[in-house]
Amino acid sequence: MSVKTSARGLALTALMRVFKQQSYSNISLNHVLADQQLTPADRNLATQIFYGTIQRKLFLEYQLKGLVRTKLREPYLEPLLLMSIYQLVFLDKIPDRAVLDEANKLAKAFGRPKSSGFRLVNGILRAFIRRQTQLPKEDLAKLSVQESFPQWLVSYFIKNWGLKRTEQMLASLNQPAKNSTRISGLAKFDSVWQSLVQSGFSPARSALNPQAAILAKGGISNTPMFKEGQLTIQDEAAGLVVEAFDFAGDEQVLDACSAPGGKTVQIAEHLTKGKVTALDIHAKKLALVEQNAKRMGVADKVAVKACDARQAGTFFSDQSFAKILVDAPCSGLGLLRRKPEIRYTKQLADLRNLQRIQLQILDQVSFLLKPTGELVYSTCSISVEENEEVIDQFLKTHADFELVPFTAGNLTSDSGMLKILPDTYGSDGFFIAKLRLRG
Ligand SMILES: C[S@@+](CC[C@H](N)C(=O)[O-])C[C@H]1O[C@@H](n2cnc3c(N)ncnc32)[C@H](O)[C@@H]1O
Repeated sequence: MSVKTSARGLALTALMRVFKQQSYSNISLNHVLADQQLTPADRNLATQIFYGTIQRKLFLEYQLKGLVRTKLREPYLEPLLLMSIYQLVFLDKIPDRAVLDEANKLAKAFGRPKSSGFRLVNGILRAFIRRQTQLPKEDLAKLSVQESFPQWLVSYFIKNWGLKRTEQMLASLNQPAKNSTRISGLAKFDSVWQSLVQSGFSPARSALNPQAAILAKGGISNTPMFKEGQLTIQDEAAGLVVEAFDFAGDEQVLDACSAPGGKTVQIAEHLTKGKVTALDIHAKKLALVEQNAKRMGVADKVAVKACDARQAGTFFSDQSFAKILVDAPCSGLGLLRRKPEIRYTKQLADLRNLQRIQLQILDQVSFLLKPTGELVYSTCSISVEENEEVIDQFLKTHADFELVPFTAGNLTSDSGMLKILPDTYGSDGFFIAKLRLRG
């Protein structure tokens, strides 16, 4: 194995893609690890260093302050320094000596010919070990650096949930995400559970979702159980959205923002004679919905259509559907544990811009619902702008709709709106609202 294809070499390559090319973290890591012959331990190490460095990026950059006195010209230098400081501070089992040696080898392998970058890396890391970690003095800046969340987001959390809950949420969001799966409603739950036990996944029950199995390790997508559609990868909170509907089984359902189809297949599992029409603005992504439907054995109940949901009225007549799901495009602020880079890319203004799109989608699909039909609105965001405010504004201009109480999995909402914060159950953060068109 060469230095570049070692666990740390692959983590560095993936980090360079995220930091310099702004690629998505999960896509970059999957791309870099694909076809590599790593042991499970090395794969875990590469994953841990990669996600940990992105998660703690603000903290790690702050540690470099005062230690770097020259421009870091070669593209590998900054990511290598950040991931090395990550290991020095957060991975207790790796001795400092090993981190320095590995950084030295990586600098030589990734540096230009005759580059002296390895000396620079060595000097900076040794200076960091002598000085140790530092934090700003002022409270807001300190919390922001300590938990590695931009100041606007820390202030936003404090404004909405107070300082104590914010501290709790930020710390929780820096923990690794769970390996959550949902057992298909068409499979025999107990027998899938037994297979999981026998294959060493040590499944655990979820506190909020009875269909979920939380696995002790990754790699489920390589198993026959997954390939045969007995279960799928889905967060335990995400798996509650579809359960907010009361299905008859023979109805026409619209999934207005469907790709990659996690909720489309779940809807289809509830249908007997009914069908679900899955829209997405990105035609390419609909192939994923079709693949998902095929794998989960529900392709005969799913029809896909590339379409901007804001123009759905040009393709479907009014009152075509008994149920409509709007799992809206959103900031993803509930996914900060699973997609750590979101915290650095989103801005406060995005929340208002997204609100406008979310309201336009709701407004346009509302004409397609039959009287007494159900409309479920959900996002994987916890912001007020994309959730409660959207529902309030929609109801102000659509007096024929009302919020209705619902039960989804082990949770009940009397108000018709449910927000799951990410530290309550250690799940993704989610918002679900259930509306009914009066008869
Ligand atoms: C939150 S994701 C949906 C996740 C999906 N429901 C699932 O559970 O797998 C939002 C989706 O909405 C799509 N989208 C964004 N704007 C849209 C629009 N105007 N009309 C339809 N789809 C849209 C995005 O391409 C994205 O696939």
